[in-house]
Amino acid sequence: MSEGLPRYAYLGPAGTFTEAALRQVAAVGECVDLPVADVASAIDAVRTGDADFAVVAIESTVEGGVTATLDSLAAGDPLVILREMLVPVQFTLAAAPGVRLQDVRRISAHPHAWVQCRRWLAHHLPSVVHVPATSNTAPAALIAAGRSGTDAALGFDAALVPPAAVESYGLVPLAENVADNVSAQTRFVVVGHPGDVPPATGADKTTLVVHLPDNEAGALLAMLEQFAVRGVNLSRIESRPIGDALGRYSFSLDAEGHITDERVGEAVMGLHRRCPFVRFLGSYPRADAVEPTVHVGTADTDFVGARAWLQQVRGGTAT
Ligand SMILES: O=C(O)C(=O)Cc1ccccc1
Repeated sequence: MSEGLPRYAYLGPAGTFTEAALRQVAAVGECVDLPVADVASAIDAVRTGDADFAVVAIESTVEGGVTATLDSLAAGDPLVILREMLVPVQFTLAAAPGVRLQDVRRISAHPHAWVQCRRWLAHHLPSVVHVPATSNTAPAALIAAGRSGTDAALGFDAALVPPAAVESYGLVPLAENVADNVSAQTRFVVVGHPGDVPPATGADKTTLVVHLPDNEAGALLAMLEQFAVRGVNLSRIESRPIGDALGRYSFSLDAEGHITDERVGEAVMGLHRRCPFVRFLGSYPRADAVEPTVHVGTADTDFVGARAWLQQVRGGTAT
C-alpha cells in the first residue's frame, strides 16, 4: 500500500547516486519512488503536484555547482531546500556479459561521470568515444533491456556505472574504481514547498539567490560585505546568467548558519535593502554537522544586546 506515503521524484532509473541519497531520507517502502529522466523534471514534478519532494544533486567536489539544479531553483514558483545528504561517488566500467575491455570503443556515461573518470580513460582507453547518458544507470537499463553489449543499435559497448548498480542490472565489471578522485562526493538536497523552516541545529546552511543592482561599481563587494561584517562565512558562491540580457548574472550562494541566527537574519535583511531580488532557498542542517566559527561580536546575544542598548540610547536611558 503506497497511499499516503510521501512521493519523491529523483533522477532514475533505480540505482543512481541520487537514489542512494534518497535512501538516506526514506527507505524502500517508506515512500513512493518517482524516477524521472532529468533534474529539472524532478523539480517541476514538485511544482505541478505530481511529487511531494524532489531529491537532486546540487554540488560535487569535481564539478562544483550542478547548474541544472541551481537554474531550476533560481526561477519559477518558489521551492525550498529542506535537507542535504552527501554521497561518495565512485565508478565501475561495466558491460554486458561477454564484452572484453579491449573491445570497448564507445562508452555511455552521464557527462558528470565522464569528467570524473577523464584521466583514467585517457590513460587506459585513449581513443574511446563518449556517448552521453541521462543518468549513471540509464545505459545499464538499456543493456539489461536485453540488447547485447555489442549490438550496434545500442550505440555503445560499456558504461560508467555506480558500483552498487553493476550486479542489479546484470552487468559485469571491466574495471573498478575508475574515478580520478578517490574522495569524490556529491551533495544532494531534498526540495519541497515553502512552509515551516527546519529548526536550527547549530550546524546549518542557508541557500540564497541574489541579483545585484545594475551598473553599480562595487555591487558584488557590497553584497559580500553584508556577510563579512556579520561574521557569516560562505561555503559556495556561483554566478549564473539570468538569461534576459548579456552581462546580467544571478548569484547562488550557501551561507553558514540558519535564517533564525541573528547574524544570518541581519545579513539577509541587508541584501533585501540593497539588492533588487533575493530568494530564500531554505535553511537546513549541514550533512557534516560542522558548526560555524562565531567571531567576536557576532553571537546572537551580541545582536540582541546591541538592539537593547540602541533602544536605551533612543529612549535617553543609556548609561
Ligand atoms: O545520480 C546519479 O547517479 C546521476 O546520474 C547524476 C550524477 C552524476 C555523477 C555524479 C553524481 C551524480
